[in-house]
Amino acid sequence: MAPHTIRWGIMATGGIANTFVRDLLIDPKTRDASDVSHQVVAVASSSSQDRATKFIADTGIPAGCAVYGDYESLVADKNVDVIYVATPHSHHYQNVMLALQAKKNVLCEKAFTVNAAQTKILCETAKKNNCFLMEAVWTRYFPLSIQVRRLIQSGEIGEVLRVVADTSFANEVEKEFDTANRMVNPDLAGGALLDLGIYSLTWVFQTLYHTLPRDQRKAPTVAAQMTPYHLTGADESTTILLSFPTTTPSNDTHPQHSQGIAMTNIRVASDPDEKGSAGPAIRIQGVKGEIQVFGGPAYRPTTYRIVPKQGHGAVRTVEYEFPGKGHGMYWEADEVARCLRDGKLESEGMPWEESIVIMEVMDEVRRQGGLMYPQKIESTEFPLPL
Ligand SMILES: NC(=O)C1=CN([C@@H]2O[C@H](COP(=O)(O)OP(=O)(O)OC[C@H]3O[C@@H](n4cnc5c(N)ncnc54)[C@H](OP(=O)(O)O)[C@@H]3O)[C@@H](O)[C@H]2O)C=CC1
Ligand SMILES: O=C1OC[C@@H](O)[C@H](O)[C@H]1O
Repeated sequence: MAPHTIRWGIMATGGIANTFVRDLLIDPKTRDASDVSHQVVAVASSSSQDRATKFIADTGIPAGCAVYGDYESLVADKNVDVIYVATPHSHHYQNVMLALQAKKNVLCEKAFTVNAAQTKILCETAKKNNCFLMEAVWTRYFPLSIQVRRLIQSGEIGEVLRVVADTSFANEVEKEFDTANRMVNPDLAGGALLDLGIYSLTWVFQTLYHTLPRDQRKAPTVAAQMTPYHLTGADESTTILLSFPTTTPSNDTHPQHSQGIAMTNIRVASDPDEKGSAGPAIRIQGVKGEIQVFGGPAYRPTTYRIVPKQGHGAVRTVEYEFPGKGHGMYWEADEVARCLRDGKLESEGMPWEESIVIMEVMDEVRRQGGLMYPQKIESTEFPLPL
């Protein structure tokens, strides 16, 4: 049977848009996907049409791709099935609304929005307009992540009571990021939490929350500390303690909560020598042993290791590759194609409800840490020029 082909429109021409498009152009057969395929049919840059033209040439998009110098023209293009939004966090709400109002399906980069109120409105708008919408948390669609979730669900390490996840880099912050850089610029919703902490939260949520049946998933309580970057006030370091109610019956002696510790920092690294010498960035700890995740930062893991409790078997290590020399973003793209083929508005792997709960956690972390972004990017007003 012919694969279901979807036609992508790319909104923005920055770093991750480039990486994503290169992955889209890799033959899906290299990753044993024969049911879906991808075409890039339009690219838009808000800076200039020339920039979009250059992006098309740089990424090797085949001839025939439409080129736009503004996002409005992209969302009006009738050839586009789905728009990939790759702008800074600050702009996601306005950009996704623009696309949804034009009745376009959307895959939007993480963090979904600046706050939970914005995410809720986007999901309501998608539903009302019968559009597919998904937060591009690509790590969830890695075969490694899917397998780790299956292992937890099958009881491989017993009841999971604690997950520790870190996504941190030892940047020379003052030297590497000027104050306008999106990593530290509050006007672009910069800071460690929204940019990198989301991956630590992803690991905590996909192991302690997503592995439960939907009707048993309960939002955690949150305690957090943030350290502001002295030049901009965006967070350079955030540590979050999450406590999830467990499903253990109340007459049982088992603990009633599982705990997640989600960390992020842009001055110290999870993996300083980039060889894994410091140990796993993610530890998923169950009563019968633990699963450790290594290799690449938490967002692009390559290896998991099962360490059973003493006397319960040998340590097992499983390594993964990136077929077709890709970055690993094609797996989420394939999920989008399958959802569109099947008429779904949201993906099971990253449901709207879970994106909202995670945004609510980040709102609470920022409330406790005292981090507010400028009013215009926290706003739910649309349209609002930024
Ligand atoms: N999944 C992943 O692995 C990664 C995800 N990301 C996420 O992707 C998004 C973009 O990050 P990244 O590509 O690194 O960022 P870049 O700064 O490289 O690119 C952002 C692009 O957004 C567009 N843009 C529109 N308005 C603005 C504005 N006011 N200021 C700056 N850029 C603007 C520009 O494109 P144009 O001029 O063409 O309109 C710009 O090139 C973020 O949400 C980030 O969290 C980032 C890195 C990795
Ligand atoms: O999502 C991301 O992954 C890679 C990081 O370098 C980047 O800052 C972040 O946005």
